[in-house]
This record gives sequence, structure tokens and C-alpha cells, in this order.
Amino acid sequence: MDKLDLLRCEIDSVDKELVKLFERRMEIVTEIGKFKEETNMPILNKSREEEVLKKNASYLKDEELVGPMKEFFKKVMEISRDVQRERMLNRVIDKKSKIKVGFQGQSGSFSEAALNEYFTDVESMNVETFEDVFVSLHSNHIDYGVLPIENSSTGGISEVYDLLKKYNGYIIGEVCLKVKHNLLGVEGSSIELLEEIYSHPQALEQSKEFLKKYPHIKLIPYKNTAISAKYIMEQKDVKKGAVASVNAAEIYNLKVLKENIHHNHNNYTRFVIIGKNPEICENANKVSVLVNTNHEAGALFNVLRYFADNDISMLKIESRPIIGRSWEYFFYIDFQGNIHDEHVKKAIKLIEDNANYFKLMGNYISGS
Ligand SMILES: O=C(O)C(=O)C[C@]1(C(=O)O)C=C[C@@H](O)C=C1
Repeated sequence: MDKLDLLRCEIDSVDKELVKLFERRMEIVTEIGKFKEETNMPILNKSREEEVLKKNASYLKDEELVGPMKEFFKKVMEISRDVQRERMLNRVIDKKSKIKVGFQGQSGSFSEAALNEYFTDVESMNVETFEDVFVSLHSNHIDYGVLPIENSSTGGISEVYDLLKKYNGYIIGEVCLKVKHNLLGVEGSSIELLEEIYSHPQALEQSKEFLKKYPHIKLIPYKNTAISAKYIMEQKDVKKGAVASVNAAEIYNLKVLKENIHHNHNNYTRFVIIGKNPEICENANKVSVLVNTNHEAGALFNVLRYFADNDISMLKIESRPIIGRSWEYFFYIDFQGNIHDEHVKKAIKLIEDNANYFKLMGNYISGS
């Protein structure tokens, strides 16, 4: 054996040890990944990574190797994060025979229509508030929830965005519904007789051009459109009307006093289907991520440019304030792609590296 062979022999035995240690490290990070998923923590923890680099640098004898060693561990932790994410996505979820799906509101609501559009043969359960949908999901009373997230006339539904963060929900699908609002009343009622109109604030907002013509009528915000319809049916008062769907009129035996009172006739609401785990199918084509950047000039640009650099089409960005940190925001970003595409993987890695907080919220089939 010449000298080179001897040295290579030594490398081989060092590598063998490294492989054992690598495997052990991946087992541990997988356990950490599971723990983080269960306790609602993001995979990335910048301060822990800095601590790891600092601690490991202190063990080195050769000062010259500090830089290369840090690069080595940065790569190891990047791989660890990839493994955590990949294994989280692959974890099989136990499917029960009959899937239970929750929505906010009453029978006849637009959320229920979205649920029926997305699912077939499921048991549906209605709850009172958006937050109740998340609570039911977390307490395993339902397998999925259906929630409105954006309307083409009035924009994002902030409460749902905030709840997605609070309850660590994953988006597993979406549905876009054309929303048509109608003025409903009880038998014997007419627009002229109305003194009060009940509906969800979004429905009143989306019908405001029509409602403006009747300034004497009091607009009363209510939990949702279907509950308003149910309420006026119970009141049996010709002076009370509701803004809701034709479906709600049928369910609650109400008269349609005026059809299609919404002003934007391209009025769509986008609903998201939420689950406790990410579920990604092969032809998923839309990705949602949640990001927080440093509070400094150019930080957001530094994240967004990776979409352009990797030829990825961004579909939406919604910012929500971080409670307790004035003028700092969480950004909800939707973009086209599948997380198994190389350019998407690359962009996600770069964004994660440059963000303070990063969470993959879902990769699903676009509903539009
Ligand atoms: O310590 C953690 O929180 C981990 O998930 C492990 C680990 C690592 O590889 O050391 C990976 C990701 C985090 O960004 C920080 C550290």
C-alpha cells in the first residue's frame, strides 16, 4: 500500500464513523421535527442554529478551521431541516371511515356550499365562530375545516389569517365560489316595509351600493348570512330583512325580495380547507407559506426576490401585524408550484435561510 492508499483507508474509517453519526443526528432531528409539529413550533430556529455554530467552533483546536467548520454545520443543519420537513410531509395520517368536516355558520351558508363543492360523502358539522372550526380540529372533533379566506370585492379575511397562525393550521385544498347576495324577507314583506336588515358584515359591505338607496334602513351586522336568514324567519316580522343566498331562502322558507344585490358581479369568495397535517398530492400546484423578516430596509425584498430569481409566479401576499411588536408583520404568501419541483425547493430554502420565521402552510390544488 502506498501513502495515498493508507490515507484513503483512514478517510474511509472516519467517513464510516461520520455516517453513523449522521444517521443518529437525523434520527434526533426527526424526533425534534415531530415534537415541533405537535407543539406548534416552526422548523427553523435561527438562534439555536447560531448557538450550535458557536458551541462547535469552541471545540476546535485548529483556529483556521473555524470558517470551514461553520460552513459544514450550516449545511448539516440545512439538511436537517429538509429531513424534518420531508418526514413531516410523509407522515401518514390515520383516515377514519367517515370524514367529519366543520364549517362556520348554519345550514344554507356559503361555507356549507364550499364544503359540499369540495367534499363528497362526508359528515358535516356546523359551529358558531371561525375560531370554533380551529378548536374543533385541534380537539379531533373534526378531520377538516372549511373557512373563507378572501373575497374578490372586499379582500382578505384577517381573522382567518390570524387563526391559521394561532392554531398552526395547514391548508390542504381550496374552493372558489361565486357569491350572490339576495335580499330576503318573510311572507308579506317588501323592500318598502323593511326597517332593519341583518347579515354578515362582509355581505353588507359587498351589497353596499344597493343598500345605499335605502338610507333609512338600519344595517345590523350578524354572525353570518344563513344565521341572519334563520333569525328573520323566527322573528316573522315584515320589517326585518336579511342578506343571504337563495339556498338560505329555500331552507328557511323566506321570500327573495331582490335578487343579486351585490355590486361586483364577479364576486368570488375563496375558501380554504384546513387540516392538522399537511397533505400534498402529486398534482398540487399552489404553495402557501408564512414568513417573518427582520424589521429593516430591504428585508422583505430580499425574501421576495427569490421567487423572481427562480421563475416562480407569486399569487398573493397578505400582511398581518404581529401583536406586541408595532409595525412588524407576518406575511402570508401564495405562489404557483409543487414543493417537489427543484426550483420551488431552491426558492423555499433561500427564503427560509433569509427569514426570521418560516412555515410551509400547504401545497394543494388551486381552486380557481
Ligand atoms: O434544535 C432544533 O430546534 C432543531 O430542529 C435541530 C436543528 C439542527 O439541525 O441542529 C435544525 C433546525 C433548527 O433550525 C435548529 C437546529
